[in-house]
Amino acid sequence: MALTGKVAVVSGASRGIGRAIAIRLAQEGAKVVIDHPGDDDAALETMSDIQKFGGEAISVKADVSSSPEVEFLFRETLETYHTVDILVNNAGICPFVDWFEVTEDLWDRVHAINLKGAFLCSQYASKIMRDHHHGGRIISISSISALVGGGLQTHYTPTKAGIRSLMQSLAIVLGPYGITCNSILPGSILTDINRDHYADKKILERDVNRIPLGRLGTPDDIAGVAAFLASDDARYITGADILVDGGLFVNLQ
Ligand SMILES: NC(=O)C1=CN([C@@H]2O[C@H](COP(=O)(O)OP(=O)(O)OC[C@H]3O[C@@H](n4cnc5c(N)ncnc54)[C@H](OP(=O)(O)O)[C@@H]3O)[C@@H](O)[C@H]2O)C=CC1
Ligand SMILES: C[C@H](O)[C@@H]1OC(=O)[C@H](O)[C@@H]1O
Repeated sequence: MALTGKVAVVSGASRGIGRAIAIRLAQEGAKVVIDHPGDDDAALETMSDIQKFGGEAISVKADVSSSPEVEFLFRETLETYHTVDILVNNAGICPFVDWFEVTEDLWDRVHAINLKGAFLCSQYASKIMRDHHHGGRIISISSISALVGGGLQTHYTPTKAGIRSLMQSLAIVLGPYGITCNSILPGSILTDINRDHYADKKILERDVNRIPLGRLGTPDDIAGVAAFLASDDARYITGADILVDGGLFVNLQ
């Protein structure tokens, strides 16, 4: 198994893409820390999925937008598993809201969870990786939205562009410590984040018709790419981003 003996922290791993990544990393042999902000039942489901195949995981309740809670997340990780080899910045929210209805509070909340959360987790994790002298992997779930706009996502797309940019800058700073920093840019992946949005069959059909591979993505489509970036096969990749969108981005006409 590619990740045997490694310790991975996955933020927002109670549902969706984060859950799929946590399970996949555990299948590859990593000990996984399932971060979640409050939904114990969902986090326990991720953990029991991992335990079913003999994988190792703990769950830690921590809101990534809060520095004390992120400190707690990494303290618990160190207490149980003694180090961190892999961080996946996945936690994120995307309420679909008309531009004229975007409030300052909503703008701040989305930025605090999506972008500041990635900053806090990356800084805590990279200090541990630096001090333990074993290198590491930071993998951030950005989005196709780092490259293109979204009419109902004016408060969200800047956070995804920011995460991609953060990984590029961190690749420079952390390369000398053997820590790679990369982004995954998913296209449209069916999860709870957009379930209501895609309940509208017209919107669903419009979006699927724009995807050359003919379907929305699944969380597993992203999890395999995260496992690759975490593996030794990706040792010379840093500052990069991988678009995983079924061809959506290139389909102009
Ligand atoms: N689905 C898609 O089409 C795409 C998603 N992405 C990105 O992928 C990531 C995962 O999204 P997805 O799986 O679809 O969404 P989900 O809503 O299914 O899952 C989001 C996860 O993030 C957690 N979370 C929310 N707020 C916080 C917080 N403050 N601290 C820690 N964890 C938190 C949620 O926990 P809880 O369950 O307790 O709320 C949940 O586990 C996001 O960053 C999103 O922007 C990018 C491109 C496309
Ligand atoms: C939540 C959206 O469906 C999803 O999020 C993104 O980052 C992409 O823009 C997709 O639209």
